[in-house]
Amino acid sequence: MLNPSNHFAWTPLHSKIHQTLRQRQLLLPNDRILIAVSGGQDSLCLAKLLLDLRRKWHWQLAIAHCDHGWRPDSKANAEYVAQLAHSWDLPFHLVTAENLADHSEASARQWRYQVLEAIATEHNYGTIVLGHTQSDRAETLLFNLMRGTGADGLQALTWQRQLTDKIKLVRPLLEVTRSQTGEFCSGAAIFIWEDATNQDLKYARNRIRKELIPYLCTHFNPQVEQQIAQTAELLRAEVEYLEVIACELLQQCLPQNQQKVNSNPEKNMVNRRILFTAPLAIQRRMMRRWLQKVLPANPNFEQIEKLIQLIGSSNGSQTDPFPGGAIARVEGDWIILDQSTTKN
Ligand SMILES: Nc1ncnc2c1ncn2[C@@H]1O[C@H](COP(=O)(O)OP(=O)(O)OP(=O)(O)O)[C@@H](O)[C@H]1O
Repeated sequence: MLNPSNHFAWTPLHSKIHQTLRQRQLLLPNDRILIAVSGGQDSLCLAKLLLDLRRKWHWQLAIAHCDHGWRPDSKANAEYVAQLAHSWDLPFHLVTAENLADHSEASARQWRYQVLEAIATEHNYGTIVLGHTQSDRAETLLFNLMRGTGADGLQALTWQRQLTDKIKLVRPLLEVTRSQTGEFCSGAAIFIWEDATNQDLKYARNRIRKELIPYLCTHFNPQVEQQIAQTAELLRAEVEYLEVIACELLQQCLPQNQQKVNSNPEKNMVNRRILFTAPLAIQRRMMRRWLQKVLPANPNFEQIEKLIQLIGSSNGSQTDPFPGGAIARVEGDWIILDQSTTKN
């Protein structure tokens, strides 16, 4: 079942990943890297590729597995990953969920990220790598598109992002398809732990993977996964650019960066005069950033739109309360969120 050998045949996928890592500067030589391994083909492929490339990059690698405890075979799954880590002579970290109340994919993911962050913090790994592929990226874009989203949701899975000041999340396989990871594992004689829930059509994501994408491939474009992933990649660069502009605009609008502030400068306030001429896309992003700083939860579309309305409203106009009770109002050039009812 296991492949005890550390000897390997260099494949085109090794070259591709080596190049991707270098060109995109996803990982650096000597990095301490925690590989999140579910036991499925994508993360196993990723782990083996990094293991094989380690000699060139001098990384310190470790494997983490999160056992949600949902499936009857979850303990055996965790033991398999542990055995594999052992056979590859890599440190292994296992966390088993006590009792995950909510069996949704979203809460499982949230729990996993918390667990991975905790392991990385405790053991000083600066990077966590995940096995998301081009296929996941296409599925995520479609999933988010159907739920309703902006360009941010459609960029679907970024190559890297900071999880904390000291830990970054990296996805090196975003240009690799699921069939490539499957072929790689079979070529390297790595047993894949099949997750039965991946077959369950009650999950929207599985329906996208098993029904929608094959349909689109047959009836529209056999390369549909690649094309959709490319769209995500284009949007990623655009989102990155717009976010930089929005961030700069927010800085300009804050009272500490204004020459004349008559009102109390400690208030949560932005100067709406500066916003008048900004494009709507930038206004929205700027307002979202501002709300993220002052509201207890991530703002939604309607909440952002309420603030956008105030940019051109008459003096004294106000919104109804935001979560946490804050109310935004217009006072001359300023839009003010009452500080007493928002988070610090
Ligand atoms: N239980 C888990 N423990 C550790 N890491 C996980 C676990 N589940 C998922 N991951 C990480 O998150 C990535 C994406 O997970 P997702 O559930 O979308 O795909 P997956 O079908 O589990 O992928 P894989 O083919 O690697 O199993 C995985 O490739 C892996 O790096």
